[in-house]
Amino acid sequence: MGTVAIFGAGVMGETLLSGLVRAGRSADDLIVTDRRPEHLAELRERYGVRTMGNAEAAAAADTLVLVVKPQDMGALLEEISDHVAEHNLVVSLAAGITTEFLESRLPGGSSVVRVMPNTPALVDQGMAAVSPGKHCDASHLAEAAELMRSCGKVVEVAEKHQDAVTAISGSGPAYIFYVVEAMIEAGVLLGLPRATSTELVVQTLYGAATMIKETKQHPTVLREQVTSPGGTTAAALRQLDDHKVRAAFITAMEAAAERSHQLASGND
Ligand SMILES: NC(=O)C1=CN([C@@H]2O[C@H](COP(=O)(O)OP(=O)(O)OC[C@H]3O[C@@H](n4cnc5c(N)ncnc54)[C@H](OP(=O)(O)O)[C@@H]3O)[C@@H](O)[C@H]2O)C=CC1
Ligand SMILES: O=C(O)[C@@H]1CCC=N1
Repeated sequence: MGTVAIFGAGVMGETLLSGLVRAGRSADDLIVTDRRPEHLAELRERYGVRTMGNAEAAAAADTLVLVVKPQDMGALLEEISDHVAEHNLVVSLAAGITTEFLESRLPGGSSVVRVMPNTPALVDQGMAAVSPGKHCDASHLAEAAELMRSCGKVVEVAEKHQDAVTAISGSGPAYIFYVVEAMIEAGVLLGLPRATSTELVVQTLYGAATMIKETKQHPTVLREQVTSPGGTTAAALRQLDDHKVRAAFITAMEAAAERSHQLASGND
């Protein structure tokens, strides 16, 4: 993989950077760029990595990882394009941005991989989906997968599915945090101390996620096991159905996929 340059050290860029460092990659092989010089100083201090301007970083790196917002991607590609050479692999983590968009703004024949990661990568529990561009061979895809495997799981998907992936695993952690917030507030409303409510909700989430993963049972079966006839869970689930929570989740995720599709142009 050689030298890896991360362009854009915001939430996702720094998450990947920290994962690469935890996975044992030498800081000497890591370059970071960002628009905020004070943030770059913090990153040098925290990780011992090199920081530089975009053009210089593109010229120095073997693998270029683009982690700016979709709306900033066109400008970044303009800055680095002249410095991208045939041996480089360009990996984009941006929602919506297609391999076609990237390839059309990079030198002809550039190897590009589109990735949709998520923030649980911060605790090595990330979920990333990778899709190859037109000029990628198996070794390029393997390299991008290895990069993302440093902080979680990796699957390959056809690029046409990346909007759906973004709606599920890319944005998904936010939906879970939203549900957790609501459950904690409900506990507080029912009179529990906030710390107790938080502990109960977090362990319940962790336990339920572990059950889904380890028992391999369908979620419907697991839900039915909790739902005693005439009991508390049935009373709660009826309210969720009455408030169309299932339909709201589906509509919300359709909106996320649609937004990902809109971002394909790289514009607001
Ligand atoms: N956050 C998430 O959960 C996920 C994010 N992504 C994708 O990751 C990308 C980044 O998202 P996120 O980390 O949340 O956003 P952030 O705004 O936190 O990070 C983007 C960073 O890139 C910097 N930047 C912008 N333009 C340039 C440039 N030309 N050169 C160098 N740095 C630049 C920004 O600086 P400034 O603040 O000054 O603009 C900012 O620090 C997006 O494309 C997003 O779709 C994908 C999956 C999950
Ligand atoms: O909200 C966003 O656009 C990014 C992409 C997926 C998660 N966060």
